[in-house]
Order: sequence, then C-alpha cells, then structure tokens
Amino acid sequence: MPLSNFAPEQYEQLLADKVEVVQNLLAAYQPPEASIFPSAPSAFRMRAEFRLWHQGDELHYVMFRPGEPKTPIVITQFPIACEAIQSLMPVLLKHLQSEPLLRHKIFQVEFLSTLSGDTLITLVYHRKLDEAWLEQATELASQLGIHIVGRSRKQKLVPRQDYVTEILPVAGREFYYRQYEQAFTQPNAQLNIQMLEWALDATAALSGDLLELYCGNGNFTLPLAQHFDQVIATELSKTSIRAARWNLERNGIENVQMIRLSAEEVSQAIAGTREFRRLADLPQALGSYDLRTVFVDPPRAGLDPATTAMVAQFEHILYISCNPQSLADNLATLCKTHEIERFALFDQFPYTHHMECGVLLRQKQLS
Ligand SMILES: C[S@@+](CC[C@H](N)C(=O)[O-])C[C@H]1O[C@@H](n2cnc3c(N)ncnc32)[C@H](O)[C@@H]1O
Repeated sequence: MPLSNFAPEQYEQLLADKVEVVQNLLAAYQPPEASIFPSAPSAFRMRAEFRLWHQGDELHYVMFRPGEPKTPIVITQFPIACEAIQSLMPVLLKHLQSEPLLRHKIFQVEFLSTLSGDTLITLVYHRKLDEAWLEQATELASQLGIHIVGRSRKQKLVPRQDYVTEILPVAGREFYYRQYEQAFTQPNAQLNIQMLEWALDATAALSGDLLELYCGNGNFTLPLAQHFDQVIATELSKTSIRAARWNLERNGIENVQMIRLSAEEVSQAIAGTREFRRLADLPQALGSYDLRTVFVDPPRAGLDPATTAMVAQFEHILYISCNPQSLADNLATLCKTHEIERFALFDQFPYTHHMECGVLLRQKQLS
C-alpha cells in the first residue's frame, strides 16, 4: 500500500486531474462519455498494513517510501482507513506495547475490516509462535471484539477464524461475502458497491451464459449471476475459490460453477488444446454452454496475449481494470473486433495515480 498524500480539501481537483489523464490515455479507443464514481474523501480503506518499529520501550506503526527502506515514517493517524481501523490502531498498539508475549519480535500488522462491523488483524512475527501466544491472542481478540491471526515463517496460528464476513447491499439485495485474511478483496468497499451496481446495469440486457476469469471470492459473480442462465467462474487462488464456493452457498446462488483454473488454462480449455480434470465437475460439457459474454478483472498486468485472443471471440466483454495502462494495451487488440459501449471510472484509490476502470465492449458486426 503506497503512502498516500492525504489532502481532502483538494480531493475534487485531484480526481478531475486523474480523470483527464485516463481519458486522454484511452481516447484512441473512442469510448463513450465516462460515468465518474468519486470516493469518500476519507475513511474509505477497509485494509491497512504497517510495519512495527521497536524503539526502546516504545512501539510505532511505520511505513516506508519506495526505495527508502531505512527511513521509517511514523504513522500516528491514518485517515484514509475506515473508522473501525482508525479506532483500533491506538488500542492495539497499547496492548502490543504492554504485553511482552504479543510484542516480542513482532514486525508487521495487517488490518482487514468490513462495512458489516467484522474486523480481523494479522500479527506477523520473526519468531515461532507457541501455546502461550495463542492463549494471549485469544484473550485480546475477545476483549477487542475482533479476530486475530498470528503468522511467522511457515506458521499460521488461528485462535478462532481467519476470515471476516462482509455484507454488501447491491441494487436492493444484500450479499454475504467471506473474506479470508491475505486473500484479494477490493479495498474501498463503498466504491466496490458502486462497481457492482454499474456492472449489473451494464449487463442487464445481455443473455446466454457467462464466463468469468479472475473471479476472486465471487465479488462480482454473486450479483452478476442473476443476469445469465449459467455462469462458469474461474480463479487461480485456492483460498479465493474456497471463499467463493462458500459465498455461493451462503447466498443461495445455484447457476454458478466455480472452477480453479488460471486464465492461461481457461484459454487452453476453450481452444481445446488441453483437457482439464477440474472441468469434469461441470454438469455439462464446456462446449455445450452458450458462452456469449466474458467478464475479466485481471491483476495490474492486464490480460496476456493468449487470454486477450480468447476473450476477443466473445460477443460481449466486460472488463474491470485496476491499471489504465494495461487496459489501454489490451484495448489496442480488442478494439480491432469490438467497440466500447459503456465506460466508467471508479476512484478506488484517492490521492494516488491509480484508477479503476470499467468498460463494456460489443463485437462490431453486432452493432
Ligand atoms: C483484481 S483481483 C479481482 C478479484 C475479484 N474479481 C474481485 O472483484 O474481488 C484479480 C484476481 O485474479 C487472480 N489471479 C491472478 N493471476 C491469475 C491468473 N493467472 N489466472 C486467474 N486468476 C488470477 C487473483 O488471485 C485475484 O483474485
């Protein structure tokens, strides 16, 4: 997480500048006018991660600027974090400072919170954790009303549970999401709701079946499933697939198959160049699905060439991107066969140059 240049009084101008940069970058692909989704100017992050700095009897949260690993910046206020994290930070620090068992060789703390009020803290150590640590961490977790996980090299101790449960209201319905510590989740929950509602609106008129790549814990899968007959959702991370399967069941969604496949493997399966035992779990053969729409939400690097070529075969491509540059690179290929029908910019990461983009592409001969 980068150190942010928090300046709420400049928020609107900073967003306008960033919007202009992204619009210029993507102008060559002739998107329609962008829908802009601003963030709350403070208290928007549901995750925060700090190093801990031991200085005599004192302990501090610190961060480092890139390339300056020896110059810790002490963090006493972190106004971009949600209220729950902001109020826990000093309380936790006091406990860690005064309880030697919890403090000894701790070097990192990771906060994960939710709009539902569930919070988890991961404490990371340079030493092996034992029963005494477990006992004290369990007591602290119940005192603070949170979950705690302890980690050190090749060790993970879970006093009670290693996940939180988020509840998001999306277009009039509540969705329940299990979010495991250290697995991917969207950091700005309010903006995530806006992205989910935008994606729902963008796909409202589509039909047939949906193929999803990079589905994570099913963040988009759960609401989008209502617009399609069948959904095949795929993802690389075992932990995220575990969460996604639980989420499907908890939300009573029955038209989705979650398969652990990388994007590269999905391309091979669709092209028929390789067979996968994991696809035998599908209730029908892959080739018999009516896959007209593909949804992708890749990591920062965007789509690799094989995946780009594969998604270019679909009538509709819904693309959520956290990196306008890799989106632009992929659009250079995709806009040979498709045109952009919907375009949105979501300010998930205020005070940084990052911007989350959404585009819906439609095959040209269909227009
Ligand atoms: C930007 S996140 C999006 C996750 C989800 N759509 C969401 O909204 O929470 C990207 C996801 O891609 C997964 N991933 C990374 N590389 C992958 C690959 N090569 N194939 C499939 N999934 C991958 C990550 O585990 C992560 O869950």
